[in-house]
Amino acid sequence: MSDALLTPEALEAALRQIGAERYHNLHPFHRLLHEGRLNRGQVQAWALNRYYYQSRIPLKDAALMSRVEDPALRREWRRRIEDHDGTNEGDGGINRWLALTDGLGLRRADVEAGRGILPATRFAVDAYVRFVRDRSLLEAVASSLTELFSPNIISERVSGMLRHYDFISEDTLRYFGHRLSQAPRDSDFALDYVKREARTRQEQEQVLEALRFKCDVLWAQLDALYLAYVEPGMVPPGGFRPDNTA
Ligand SMILES: O=C(O)c1cc(C(=O)O)c2c(n1)C(=O)C(=O)c1cc(C(=O)O)[nH]c1-2
Repeated sequence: MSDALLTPEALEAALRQIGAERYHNLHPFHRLLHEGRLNRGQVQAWALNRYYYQSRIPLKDAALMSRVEDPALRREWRRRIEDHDGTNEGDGGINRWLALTDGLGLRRADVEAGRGILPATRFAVDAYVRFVRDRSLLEAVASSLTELFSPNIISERVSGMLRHYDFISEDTLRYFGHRLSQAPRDSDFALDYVKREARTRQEQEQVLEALRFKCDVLWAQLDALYLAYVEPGMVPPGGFRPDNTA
């Protein structure tokens, strides 16, 4: 690594390159999910495990905010918590994710308790929360930058799942419609932030490393789903076992 500072444009290009090579749209489990090649039980396993990720996002955003001294940055970041928790009982992203798990026939109490989630889901997601809590604010903000790439995968997922699965409806997928406007707003802000605040080459490298780490967090969750529910079908002790594979 040279120690020459990258221009903000070169830093952005390097971030986008990481997404092009490592984002979870490339994972074989997502290919199967979006192309209609999973059965209902496998889709249930995905939605159940992914609920744990959703449920921890406000915790990691609160951990980030607890270290922010600038009211303007807190004002910006707290919207993320409102997006997930809603401002009233019954709205917000977590609730919309539960509409998906309800629609798939999972019991709400099991989903909310994380009953049957895979060990690797818990380890990967908890590692993300810890990373945001323990690393610098710059790295914490940078680790959210996977969202730069999420609108494409969400569009692909919604159209693919509606086309291929008769147990999926527009209503059960309404979580994703909201993300299509929230994610670009959030990631544009985070991208401007890291381009402005990474003032040395070392800090720029930390930003790039944070994004690689986050891609690994997402990828590891899908590896675990693939091993347990696709090939070789090795559900760990205590793991969710679909009773309907039709
Ligand atoms: O559906 C997806 O593929 C996807 C990806 C990501 C992401 O790239 O981290 C997020 C989400 N969804 C999402 O719904 C979400 O709320 C979210 C928050 C964050 C974050 O790191 O703060 N990423 C993501």
